[in-house]
Amino acid sequence: MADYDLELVKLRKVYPGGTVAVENFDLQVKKGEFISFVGPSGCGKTTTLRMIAGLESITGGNLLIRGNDYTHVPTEKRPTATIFQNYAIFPHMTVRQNIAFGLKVRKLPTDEVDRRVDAIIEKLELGDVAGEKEASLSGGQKQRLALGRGLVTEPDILLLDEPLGALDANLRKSIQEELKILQRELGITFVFVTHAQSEALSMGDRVVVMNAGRVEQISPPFELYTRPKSPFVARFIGRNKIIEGKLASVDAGNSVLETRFGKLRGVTGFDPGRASTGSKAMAVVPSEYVNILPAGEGKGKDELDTLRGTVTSLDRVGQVVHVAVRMDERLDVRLEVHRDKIAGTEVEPGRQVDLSWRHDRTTIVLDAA
Ligand SMILES: Nc1ncnc2c1ncn2[C@@H]1O[C@H](COP(=O)(O)OP(=O)(O)OP(=O)(O)O)[C@@H](O)[C@H]1O
Repeated sequence: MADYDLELVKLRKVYPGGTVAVENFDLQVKKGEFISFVGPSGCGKTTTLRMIAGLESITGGNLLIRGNDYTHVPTEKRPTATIFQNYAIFPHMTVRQNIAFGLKVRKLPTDEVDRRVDAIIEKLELGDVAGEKEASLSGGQKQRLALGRGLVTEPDILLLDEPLGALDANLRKSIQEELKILQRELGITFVFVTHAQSEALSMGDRVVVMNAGRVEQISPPFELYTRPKSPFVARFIGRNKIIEGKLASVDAGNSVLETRFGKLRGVTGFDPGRASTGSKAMAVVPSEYVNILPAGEGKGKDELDTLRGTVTSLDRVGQVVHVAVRMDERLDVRLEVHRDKIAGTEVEPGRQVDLSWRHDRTTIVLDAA
């Protein structure tokens, strides 16, 4: 029994024109894992998914499914199914015929086709529309039909390329939940491509962040959100406050950064062997961990790092208050705080305030530049 459902080993893709779309992509996926790929447009997410599906040739490296090498195996011989953003539903066929299609192509016996199609229709609650065609289906039903077409072939791995991109925001949310529940029930490995970070984080057991053809970080969502390992991830994921500086001390657990606001401490987010005192780095603090207090009230606790600034604007929206604080001409910090937290205090426009956070919430990230 192979340890992993899917292994990518130094996967590489160069398109005929010379574009290097994917470089040095390593990933190991356990059976039943939900993996999200996220990154800006053109970073290579779709190309990677298409290489796994066998829809795009692999220029270098290896692709293993359950321990077997599939690097150069054609798509129809791979134990994968792909769901595309446009669903690729046949408009002239009914829901039932659409689901059965992939099995008929594989020339399965009729009773086997019927049995599998019935089971999928029941599982995805498509019984009421089994005789309908695409034109009369809702967005959610089309999505489920597309899933049904993939699942009926009983793939080891389901590949989903922005499958919720065409849905409006409310439907998207509810289908995200349905999809996640279904995936857990089925125990099938999902690889899910999206450019929406909230979707990647809410659905994935682990998230792969890609940038310019390379993997930036592979982590579970909370770790990705709170412990970015690169400047790109710090800026792309979450709502981080970033302060640049130079390393004043480095060790495996914690580092100290010398910044224009003084020394800031944090958890070392890089291999300490790769850096030394004086290297460029940044302190990254998720906004959610930053507290705002009237000037002077934030000081004096050893576990806290504190910076002084001036409130430039304050907007109350229901229970939430949006506060903008100018630290200096290069850094404006925007925070959301609960109204009760600052009620009756001197946190008002024009006033000085202290922003403080526990230094173990900070990650010190090496600046590659
Ligand atoms: N068929 C192709 N021929 C040549 N270059 C291509 C081809 N398909 C994609 N590319 C290029 O490869 C790079 C990666 O593209 P890819 O579509 O994989 O990115 P993506 O992250 O999925 O982007 P998006 O979110 O916009 O779909 C881009 O520079 C793109 O222009």
